[in-house]
Amino acid sequence: MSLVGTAQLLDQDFQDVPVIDLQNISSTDPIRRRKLADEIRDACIRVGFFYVKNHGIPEDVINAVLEEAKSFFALPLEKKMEIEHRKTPNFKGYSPLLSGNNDPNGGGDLQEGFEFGWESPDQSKVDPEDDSSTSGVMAGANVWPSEDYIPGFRERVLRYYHAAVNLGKMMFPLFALALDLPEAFFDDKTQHSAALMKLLHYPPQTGPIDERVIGIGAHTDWECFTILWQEPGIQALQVLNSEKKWINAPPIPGTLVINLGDQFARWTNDIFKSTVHRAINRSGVRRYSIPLFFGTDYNVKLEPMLSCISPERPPKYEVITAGEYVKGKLQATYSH
Ligand SMILES: O=C(O)CCC(=O)C(=O)O
Ligand SMILES: [Fe+2]
Repeated sequence: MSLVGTAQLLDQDFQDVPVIDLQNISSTDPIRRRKLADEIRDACIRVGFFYVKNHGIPEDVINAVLEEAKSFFALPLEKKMEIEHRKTPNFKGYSPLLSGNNDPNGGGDLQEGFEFGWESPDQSKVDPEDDSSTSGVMAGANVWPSEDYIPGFRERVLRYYHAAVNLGKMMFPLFALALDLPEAFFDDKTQHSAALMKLLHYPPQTGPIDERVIGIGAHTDWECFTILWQEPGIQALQVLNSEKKWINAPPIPGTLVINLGDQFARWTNDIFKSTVHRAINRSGVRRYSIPLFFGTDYNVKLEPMLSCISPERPPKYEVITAGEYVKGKLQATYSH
């Protein structure tokens, strides 16, 4: 069935977030791949969010990045402020509590973060002539806290990063298949994409809560999709369904969350959903989470695919480049 037809059939409210088993993610059997892509397609059209199990990122790699996140955020504020994102090109580095505001109606996000983008696993192999990691609208190298403050941080954080980037690279062909496109469709559009990762820390919020100041206010993500690790045992993430009801997306042991962002929504004329979500930490203890945002190269135009347009479903968005889109959103988030 056509994508537009499937989208009409599946246009119903969701009450929970589905779990998808990725054990066949590396399979070359076309039947297995199609089956997996069909599950992904269903989740992308109905919910825009799904959990993945058997994602292949080793538990010790996850435990190590969590430890580093805890140590980093426990540093004295002035040490973290040495790499404040406002001092760096393009928002890399540390963002203190309330410095961002994802919901334009909100009063600031009650989270602190550390953000960085693509960096080769082996710096000795980086070709100085190749400016791919620093080219494009969002140019700017990463900044890291001093090794004196937090030895081993960069290495252990990058170990998780590269494992998760690898998973993201394996997801793109499946998303293409889910859209009835050749599996290589995104290859030439994701040559130099930033793959931005954030370590996030949400202090607990207790007592009466001002709904305008929560962990992260209601928002959609801006890229193609996000791979999100959330700390086990702490409910905070909520996803908005079309009845405007907040559906909890609690951490499920052994899984990651994958959610779609605005670039996919624009490309698919909203057939793939970029679903509104937020996080509130009412647990009474600190909460950590780690999103990694996968976009296309910034010069790629976000044009609706022909299979996602029909006379009843005309294009919903003006065509702009991925870079223009993301940059505009970043400025709005940090200019509150
Ligand atoms: O911390 C979370 O669970 C969600 C984070 C998030 O939505 C984001 O950073 O875009
Ligand atoms: Fe988000």
